[in-house]
Amino acid sequence: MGVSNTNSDKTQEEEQQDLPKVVLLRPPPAFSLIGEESFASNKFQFLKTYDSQLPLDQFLSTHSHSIKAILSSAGAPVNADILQLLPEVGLVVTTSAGLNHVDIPECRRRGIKIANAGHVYSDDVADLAVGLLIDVLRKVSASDRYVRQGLWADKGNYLHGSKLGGKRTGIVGLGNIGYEVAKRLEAFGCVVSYNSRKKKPYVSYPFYHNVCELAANCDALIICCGLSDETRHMINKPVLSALGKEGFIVNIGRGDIIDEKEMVSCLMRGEIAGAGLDVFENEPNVRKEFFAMDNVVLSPHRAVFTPESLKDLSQLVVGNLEAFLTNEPLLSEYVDNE
Ligand SMILES: O=CC(=O)O
Repeated sequence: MGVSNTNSDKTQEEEQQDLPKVVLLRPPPAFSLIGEESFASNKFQFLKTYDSQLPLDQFLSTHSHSIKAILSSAGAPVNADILQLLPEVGLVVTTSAGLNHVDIPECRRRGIKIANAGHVYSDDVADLAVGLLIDVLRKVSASDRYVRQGLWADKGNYLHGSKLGGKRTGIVGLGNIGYEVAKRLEAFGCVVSYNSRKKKPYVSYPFYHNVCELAANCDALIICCGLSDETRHMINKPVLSALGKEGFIVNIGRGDIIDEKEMVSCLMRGEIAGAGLDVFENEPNVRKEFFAMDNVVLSPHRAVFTPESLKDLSQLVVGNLEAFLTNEPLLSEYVDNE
């Protein structure tokens, strides 16, 4: 008598084979930081391109009919070439807040939804932005180096820093992260103003439509916007000149938002006072000129990485993928012109 192959007869491996596939183009940093198992689900299975010997296009073509979604991360491009190999994909989820590695117009053209890290990192990124500003103003890292090098005893106290309270701070990009930065700086007694694509009806901070005018009226600029064609090199020579020799800049957005070559020249010539940078144009390669600058604080693109937020991220990623596969609304769908 024939035995029907019911679900309960299937091995765990066979059941896994039947699950919809979510393709990974690169291991997201969060996997190694909090463990891949935090992203596991019984509703989908990961397919890892990097575990296969096959060239990427061959791997994607071989599995194209079972791949329903892509899980991406900052720096792992999801471009038209990849999307055209995956006709069944209906969702791109990225573990990052930024979406500059995703070809958004191509996703829209193909009716593919996009979900990002939503607001899970906003507090951590805002904390680091303020941390970098305090560090560069009060010379925390520079003083640390001074003490460690034994210079305190030899030469006396290190140069004094500059006071945070009362500083006129300009937020470039008043999205969720920018707003969290603004709230923190207000609490420190700073005067806050901002530039954004649009004036925000829910805040009373002065709005500058023009980033050069914002810089001219600020002691520090905090770059919090996303990277797009509009914002690439938005912080250029005229903006840096407007910020002036007493002015500081903090960047927790993306390196390419600042014209880095110009910033280096301005720092070398004393045309701006200092910088706190978590992001760079050519990561992980950082311009050597920065290494010799005591008025620059460097951080290796780590603003989002706390275990607490990554835990929240894993729930959000799994929630988005499961919602998509069960036709439920996404938890953090990216909507254009946010
Ligand atoms: O830079 C990190 C992110 O965009 O999440």
